[in-house]
Amino acid sequence: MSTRAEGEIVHFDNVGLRYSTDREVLSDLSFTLFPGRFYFLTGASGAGKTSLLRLLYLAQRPSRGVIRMFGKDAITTPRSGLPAMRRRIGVVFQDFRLVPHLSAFDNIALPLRVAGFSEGEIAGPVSDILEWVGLADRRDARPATLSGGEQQRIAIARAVIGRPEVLVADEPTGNVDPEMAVKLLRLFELLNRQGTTVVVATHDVHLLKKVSSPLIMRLDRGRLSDPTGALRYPPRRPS
Ligand SMILES: Nc1ncnc2c1ncn2[C@@H]1O[C@H](COP(=O)(O)OP(=O)(O)OP(=O)(O)O)[C@@H](O)[C@H]1O
Repeated sequence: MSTRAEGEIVHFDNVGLRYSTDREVLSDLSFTLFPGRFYFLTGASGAGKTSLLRLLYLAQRPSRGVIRMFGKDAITTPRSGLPAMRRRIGVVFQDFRLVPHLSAFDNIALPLRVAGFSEGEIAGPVSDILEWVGLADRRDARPATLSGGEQQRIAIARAVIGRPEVLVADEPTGNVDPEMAVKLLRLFELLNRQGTTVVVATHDVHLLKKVSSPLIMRLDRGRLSDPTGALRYPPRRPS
């Protein structure tokens, strides 16, 4: 039986994380993320943003507390059940993590191939998104021959191509110029309007200003605050 509360997609209850035996890098995190919303995660360098995102995309288990994803207890789910949960989450890593021996096209196509789509089904969407991120002419390029900003755009395209239920992005505009940052933000918003819950960690205050009424989660030395009421926000009622 599902334990999912109405409308919730992620729920943290009193979560803490320590990497070694010393201090916790995240403490007492209790919040709910609702489907179809767009959250920003802010905080100074070292505040714990990447660590919180790693918990969200199930790369890291907490040291204490409860995490529920898609209505399932992510901590007691056996290892064999995690890949299926992870496939519902698109991730843009801070260091991109593109596969070095694959072309830009093949990096983006990877999630669709893993999900079993045919080459005929893959070609159109991958070409479209290459166009969107302005890299249609670099489709055959290997990551090492791309600039940092180009690699970042490929990483974003790969994360969104499968229209994940949740998109988690760690500083996704850190290597692009302001114009491209806004364009990528619009891509996230488009995905969000199509139903994806988005969590973007960013230092970039200019990016936040491009959004009307952003929902902000703020980390300060591993503790979360809620300057815009993002974490108390009621679920959107179906219209
Ligand atoms: N694998 C690890 N082992 C030990 N400590 C770690 C590890 N990863 C992060 N930390 C520590 O945890 C704290 C939070 O780091 P984290 O990378 O989550 O912060 P951040 O807010 O994402 O920082 P930045 O904006 O600089 O990327 C820091 O003190 C960091 O040194």
